[in-house]
Amino acid sequence: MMTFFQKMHGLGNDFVIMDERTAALPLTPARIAALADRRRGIGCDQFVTLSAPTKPEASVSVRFFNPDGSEAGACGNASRCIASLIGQETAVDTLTFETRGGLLKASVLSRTETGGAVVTVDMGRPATDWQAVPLARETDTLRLPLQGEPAALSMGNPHATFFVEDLAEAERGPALEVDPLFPDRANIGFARIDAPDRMRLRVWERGAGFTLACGSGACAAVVNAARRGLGARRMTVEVDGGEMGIAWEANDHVLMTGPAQLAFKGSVDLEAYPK
Ligand SMILES: N[C@H](CCC[C@H](N)C(=O)O)C(=O)O
Repeated sequence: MMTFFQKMHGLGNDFVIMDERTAALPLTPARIAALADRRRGIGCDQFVTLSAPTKPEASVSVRFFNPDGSEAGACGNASRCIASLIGQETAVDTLTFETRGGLLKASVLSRTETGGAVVTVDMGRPATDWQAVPLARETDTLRLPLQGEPAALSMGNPHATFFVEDLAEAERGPALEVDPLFPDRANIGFARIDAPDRMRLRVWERGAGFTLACGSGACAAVVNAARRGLGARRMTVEVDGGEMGIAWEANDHVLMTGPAQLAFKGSVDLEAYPK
């Protein structure tokens, strides 16, 4: 039996989206990893499922899975894509959806005729306490005891941000992702501050590796820069795939604005993939 999917991306951070709102799909971590494989499957940075909301204010519940099958509590670029997709379905431009990291509110600011949109997502509040990140032991999350003294926080998923002059330092990402200080592993951001309102960012993502963009990573980097007095609370973040606008509001919520794009739709026989 064929299963419909939509392939979307936010600044080149790409997603396969499947809909379980009417019926659960036979998905397992192994099958998700096989579907996310760029040679043997459809290929994506994150695999996203939609299901019926459990909270009355939400229009949909969303889960995010990395190509290694692990689950993420947040995915900023995918959240913009989901807002665009559900907004198109329901002809509304503001909506709330449930994620493991909490309820997110989104607004579709504009749409193109070719499946594109510009979306703002309220990514909620950052959690800067060491247990929330989480870290393995009590630690000042403003300066972790690692070479380069990164700052760390959770946006619903764990992030460590290194402030660097040379982005070549991102080669440290793979080893840092699995550092024992991060019991759930971590997304590792490398940020170069180019102006008080502008940074260049590369992210080695937990369970996914380098991506062209990381929305929650951009949120984490702007909040961490402001916490360290290195940047303003409102910054343009330039990533490999383009630019996002991030604002850490006075109410502690982080707003992320950027594009969402439909790449293609398709269908796949899930039984052809290992369970
Ligand atoms: N690409 C996503 C981040 C995925 C995070 C995932 N790698 C994790 O395990 O937390 C974003 O735009 O926020």
